[in-house]
Amino acid sequence: MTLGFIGCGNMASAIISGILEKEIVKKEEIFASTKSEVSAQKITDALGISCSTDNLAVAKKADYLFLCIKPQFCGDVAEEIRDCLPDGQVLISIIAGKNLDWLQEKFGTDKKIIRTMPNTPALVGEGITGVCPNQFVSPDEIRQVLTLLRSFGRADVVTEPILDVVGAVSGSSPAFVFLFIEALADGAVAEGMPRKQAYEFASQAVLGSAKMVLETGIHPGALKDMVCSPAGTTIEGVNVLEKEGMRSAVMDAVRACIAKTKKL
Ligand SMILES: NC(=O)C1=CN([C@@H]2O[C@H](COP(=O)(O)OP(=O)(O)OC[C@H]3O[C@@H](n4cnc5c(N)ncnc54)[C@H](OP(=O)(O)O)[C@@H]3O)[C@@H](O)[C@H]2O)C=CC1
Ligand SMILES: O=C(O)[C@@H]1CCC=N1
Repeated sequence: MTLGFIGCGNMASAIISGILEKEIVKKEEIFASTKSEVSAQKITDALGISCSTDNLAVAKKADYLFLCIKPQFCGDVAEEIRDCLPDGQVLISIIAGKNLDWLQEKFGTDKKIIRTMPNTPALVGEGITGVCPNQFVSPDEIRQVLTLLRSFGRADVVTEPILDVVGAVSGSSPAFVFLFIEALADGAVAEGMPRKQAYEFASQAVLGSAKMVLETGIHPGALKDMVCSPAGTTIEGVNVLEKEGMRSAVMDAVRACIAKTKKL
């Protein structure tokens, strides 16, 4: 099974690293392309895969071809490669906002296409990816792609409208979490904790809290209540966050991402 990546930046690199980590596919079976020679060399050096600026060469030899360019460049890439794509190849798009109708119009109305929405924690094998195949992708091919995606985290099939929601709630949300971790650490630093140690304590607290939600099945609100001792310290902090509108700010952030996705 050969994998091709058109575009190999933050997200594609995380995916490839996750796949290589689990040895699902050998380095020799992964081919990537970038816009610039400088980026191509960096990827070759960093990941040990073949990376060039030749989109056509990558597109021709990939059983599964990941489209990992930014939305605004996808039209040009489609023009460049659409006529040389091998029959039977499965296109896997990670591109936010470009729906199956748009992709089929650009790459071929009968092309096998799977829209996906991954996230950068794929880099450490803790990603989660939404998956939405078109009607031409076979059940076996869907299973194959799910196996691939699950080599670097979780993956689930969703409907196309929900894929835009996935783009926000798990695709973009790592940026929100990184902001939160930074702010937690800043609070600790303000009170005398060394910054490196503050990042470690804040990050592990977020990691552990997330694992509690995923592995206990207990509602996050109930887990929050388990921390808030009556007349204790935590509830004072929760009160500040509620007064400052943290929940509505986060909800609005998710919805702003989705609104922007629909305009891409
Ligand atoms: N970052 C994330 O967390 C997520 C991103 N995505 C989606 O992934 C896609 C890529 O995002 P991201 O990885 O962040 O972007 P980056 O800017 O990190 O990477 C973009 C890559 O595309 C390459 N590129 C640009 N133009 C061309 C071209 N014409 N032919 C070949 N390669 C080209 C760039 O090469 P060069 O470096 O030489 O310019 C670079 O390797 C986007 O569509 C985004 O919506 C989806 C989920 C999460
Ligand atoms: O910010 C973006 O457009 C991409 C899509 C989801 C995460 N990053």
